[in-house]
Amino acid sequence: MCGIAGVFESEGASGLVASILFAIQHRGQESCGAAARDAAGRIVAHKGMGLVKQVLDEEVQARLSGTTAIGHVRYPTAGCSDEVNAQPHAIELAEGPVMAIASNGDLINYGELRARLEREGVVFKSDNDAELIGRLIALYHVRDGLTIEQAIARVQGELKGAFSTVLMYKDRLYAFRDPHGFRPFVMGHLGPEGDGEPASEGTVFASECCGFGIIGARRLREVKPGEILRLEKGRPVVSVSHAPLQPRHCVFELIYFSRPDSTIFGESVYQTRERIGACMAAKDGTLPNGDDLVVLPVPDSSNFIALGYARAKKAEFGMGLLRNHYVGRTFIKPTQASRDEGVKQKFNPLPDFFPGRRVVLIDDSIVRGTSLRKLVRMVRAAGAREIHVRIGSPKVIGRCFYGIDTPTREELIANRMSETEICDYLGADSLRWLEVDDFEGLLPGRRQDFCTACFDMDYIYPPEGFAAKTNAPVART
Ligand SMILES: O=P(O)(O)OC[C@H]1O[C@H](OP(=O)(O)OP(=O)(O)O)[C@H](O)[C@@H]1O
Ligand SMILES: NC(=O)CC[C@H](N)C(=O)O
Ligand code: SF4
Ligand SMILES: [Mg+2]
Repeated sequence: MCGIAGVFESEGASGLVASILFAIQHRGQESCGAAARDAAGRIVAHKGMGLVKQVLDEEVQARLSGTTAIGHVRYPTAGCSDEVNAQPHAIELAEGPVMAIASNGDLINYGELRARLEREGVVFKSDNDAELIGRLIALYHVRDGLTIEQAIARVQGELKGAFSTVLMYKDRLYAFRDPHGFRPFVMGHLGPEGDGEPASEGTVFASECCGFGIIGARRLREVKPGEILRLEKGRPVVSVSHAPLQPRHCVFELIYFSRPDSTIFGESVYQTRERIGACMAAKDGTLPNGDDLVVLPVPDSSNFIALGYARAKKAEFGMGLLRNHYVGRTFIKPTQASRDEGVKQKFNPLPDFFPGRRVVLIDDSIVRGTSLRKLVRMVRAAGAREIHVRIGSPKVIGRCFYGIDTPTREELIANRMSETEICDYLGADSLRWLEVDDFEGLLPGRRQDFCTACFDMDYIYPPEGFAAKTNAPVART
């Protein structure tokens, strides 16, 4: 996950960046930060562990003065969860602190590139991949005399993996994206509508366009896969280059990670989820409808999938589980004990809602099975007569190497148990997943543009030593 933001030449840029980051806080809750360019041309960064409201408070926003800023909310995938690895990274060149970078994604060839740079004498402050991208660009600029945009283009061709990136360099802002467009990335504008590419002034960037409404900006378009955009005062936004490869947009962003009010990869997130629900309902023709049937989401990430299911099935939609919003994502927590505790604290059943009812309990995914095992028990204890679990994604069988911190193959429940065993483990009466083939119908004419590797092991960039398409079962524990 992770979320990025950028604002070019607008009063109170760091405050605007903080507002965008607040709207995309769901993409990263461990640390966050912002960097802004002050009147003397120095780029100053501030980052810390915790949420946007705590780390980027008004005092920090006042200190990060200037009209151009970038920011980041982080779930770690490269480098541990500490302040040093938090983003953005300020990078000093001979002229001083004139560069800062923030990126969403993950690189397959981080280790190889880092070793190469270290051999050339480059010193790293963190173990984070965004710092590597920045230092590579700086090296090609300083050592090889490339312009910043030439350096970005070279780096764009050398990195393998996912990166949606904002880079401040002196009085300019650059936005660039990996050629496959794994992670979402949009451009918007604050100010009156015009034709074509807008003036650079007032241009804003975010991982998801749900970050624009909060600052009164309108969505213009995506940063295209493989594109480099340059923003310079007094000039329109320039698309410096555009070298796309076959798109590999992360389908899990549509299913789970992104906010329903965002449009990403040209698809409305909530409408896609409703279509997934309808697709699941169509497969459930033999599950009899009736007054005692209620369709229940595991809130909030499954709300629209359940809504789509209930509508298609013409069944009642019910919010029978309440969620405590102060407990964050649980599957990403580091230990099983903390994941168990998180799920316990997070949900509570509505009183007098379940007795005697047949429940279709919908979740977006099963990773280890922690959430649903607890929830099925909770719903059963609350009086449900039957519980039919439906999952709005195919079985998760592989790790993600492109910016989502999914566990190893051995930890994934779909690799450890058969369908019947998982159903028994959850304590459900029946269990069904979406299937990989369903993506054809859900993304008409665009199936090939999406990465589905964690569901089908079709990795475009597998890490070294990893056999792509290997579907061999892992050893049962
Ligand atoms: O099978 P598991 O290992 O439990 O993982 C799957 C769960 O993880 C996610 O929820 P999570 O609670 O992490 O976050 P959410 O609140 O965004 O749904 C997802 O929505 C599933 O509910
Ligand atoms: N999930 C992400 O996009 C994380 C970004 C980056 N790899 C980091 O660890 O900071
Ligand atoms: S492997 Fe899964 S989570 Fe990772 S980019 Fe592909 S679809 Fe998304
Ligand atoms: Mg969940």
